[in-house]
Amino acid sequence: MPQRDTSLAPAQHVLSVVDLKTHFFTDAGVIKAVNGVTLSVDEGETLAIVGESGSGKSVTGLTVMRLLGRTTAKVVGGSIHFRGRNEENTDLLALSEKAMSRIRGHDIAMIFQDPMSSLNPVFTVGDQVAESLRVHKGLSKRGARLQAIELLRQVGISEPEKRVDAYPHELSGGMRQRVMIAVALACDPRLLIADEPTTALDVTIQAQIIDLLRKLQKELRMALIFVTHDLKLVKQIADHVAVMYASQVVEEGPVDQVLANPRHPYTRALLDCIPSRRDGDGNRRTLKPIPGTMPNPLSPPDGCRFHARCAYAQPECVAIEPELQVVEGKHVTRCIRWQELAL
Ligand SMILES: Nc1ncnc2c1ncn2[C@@H]1O[C@H](COP(=O)(O)OP(=O)(O)OP(=O)(O)O)[C@@H](O)[C@H]1O
Ligand code: NI
Repeated sequence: MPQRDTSLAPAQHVLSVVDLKTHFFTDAGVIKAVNGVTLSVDEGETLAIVGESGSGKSVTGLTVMRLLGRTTAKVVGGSIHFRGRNEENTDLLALSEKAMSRIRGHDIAMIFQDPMSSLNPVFTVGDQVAESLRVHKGLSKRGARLQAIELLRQVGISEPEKRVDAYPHELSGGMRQRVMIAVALACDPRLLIADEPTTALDVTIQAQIIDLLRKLQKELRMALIFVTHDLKLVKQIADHVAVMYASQVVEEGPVDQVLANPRHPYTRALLDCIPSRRDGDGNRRTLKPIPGTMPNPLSPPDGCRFHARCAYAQPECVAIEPELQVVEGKHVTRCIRWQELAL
């Protein structure tokens, strides 16, 4: 039988989100938390989603996982497609809850900022990793325990033979986050969504966890979505970056291109918030917080969402809602002045 030639086939995305709209119908009004977001991530690739608090990063991840549950949240538009190991392309929004729960934690896993909220305090960490292995791989109790020890070793936990019997509260924050990563990896996911996994940790531990995620991602060829508000981490971990502002992606592209040549004033402003950034002359740029605040999610402004905080805004920025425009290749921006601005 002829082999299918995949070498010439265009890279198919592991996850493809198109024009996603997730809105919350609250008593106070409609919060359009995610409003027209398009993203994709390929095998072995890391996409960072970066933006200030409230920009819609977590709601994007939770919508993909379908973890918003029966709250006030509703997906009112767009599509989410996931390509599993059998190469089948699945429309996640069309799946039954039962089918989705098979995908969740099996093909797609998610880790959060606070591992204590995801780990169960009354079970040992070994039990929790082993449980994931038993459910997803059908291992025996003994086999799962042995593999749990190996996984704990793989995520950098020393003396895993002892730690396997520890309870979450007996471990440090960094160790707990490693356990969460082990639980996520126990089912060998094709896509891992990490939502600010290092925010609660001190800088040294944060760097270790970033290194670990990067190493595991390369070894396992996972697709990784890394949610953060910190552009420094984006440089360290990601291939692609999507900058979100007020429920939309305002700039996206390969990390090198976007960070070296930002074409949206908001990305420039985020870069100026990084303390150690140096300009071309090797001088330290002064740290500039972004003036103003995010628009009220209940009543976002007309035109460009960023215009009220933008030093370059003109009357047309208030009047016209900008579309994403191609800068070069895969680099896109939602600024109508991107060609003329020296950012
Ligand atoms: N359950 C909810 N009900 C109503 N509004 C919500 C709910 N969850 C989130 N929102 C709103 O949706 C918007 C996007 O929130 P989201 O949590 O995605 O932001 P974020 O970018 O992840 O921010 P952070 O960096 O603080 O985690 C915010 O305006 C938030 O208030
Ligand atoms: Ni968040």
